[in-house]
Amino acid sequence: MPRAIISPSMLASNFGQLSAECKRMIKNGAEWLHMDVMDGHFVPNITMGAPILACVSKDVPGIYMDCHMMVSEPSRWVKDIADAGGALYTFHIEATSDPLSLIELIHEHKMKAGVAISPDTPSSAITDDVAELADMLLVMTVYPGRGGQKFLERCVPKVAELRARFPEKDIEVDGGVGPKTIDVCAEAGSNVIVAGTAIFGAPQPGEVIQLLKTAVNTAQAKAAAKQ
Ligand SMILES: O=C(CO)[C@H](O)[C@H](O)COP(=O)(O)O
Repeated sequence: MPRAIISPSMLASNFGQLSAECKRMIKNGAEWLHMDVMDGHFVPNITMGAPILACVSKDVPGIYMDCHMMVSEPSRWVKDIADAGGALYTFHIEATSDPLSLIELIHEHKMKAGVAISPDTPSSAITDDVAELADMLLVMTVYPGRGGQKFLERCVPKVAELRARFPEKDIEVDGGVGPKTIDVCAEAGSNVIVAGTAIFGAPQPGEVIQLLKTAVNTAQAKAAAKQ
């Protein structure tokens, strides 16, 4: 089973102190940091991109930035994000007609490649050849575009479908995930957990990070015992 990874969504952080916020999350037990890149086209919002990532990468050596590209032309930003220190480049399957070439391009730039699906996209949109070449699959549990939305439980069966097809793959959930919603995600088989509001809004973020991690480990132990 792939290991539990917690990736706090920087969308919920204080953007004015981004590097310090990343360091605070790492100190509190986060393995990855999740950077939401929005271009105002794929989603009706603009956030941050490569120039900001370059500053954070310089300030936080060894950081593993999980870049969620909510952009309409995902191939356009691969080089910039790689040069800025991105570790994982996740694009939306809805935004490309040639996911295989895009994954190859991401790998040529020495990053891991992730493939995301929005709430209305079925898991079958991630075909076997694409999933096998990709390093991670992301099931959105809110409509991409902003943080703090209500978790869409109807997206969870897609996690279970992907886990059944790909037992060893990293599967990430993102959107409205926190202490009240983690159990269904973990039991369905997700092991990479993105949470913004639930972590940054907590008085003790480290406790929430630990709770999310424990939920994944417990669900994995239960699944293993059943086999
Ligand atoms: O991708 C996103 C929005 O498009 C965010 O990562 C996501 O919504 C996380 O924030 P929260 O945990 O507050 O829902």
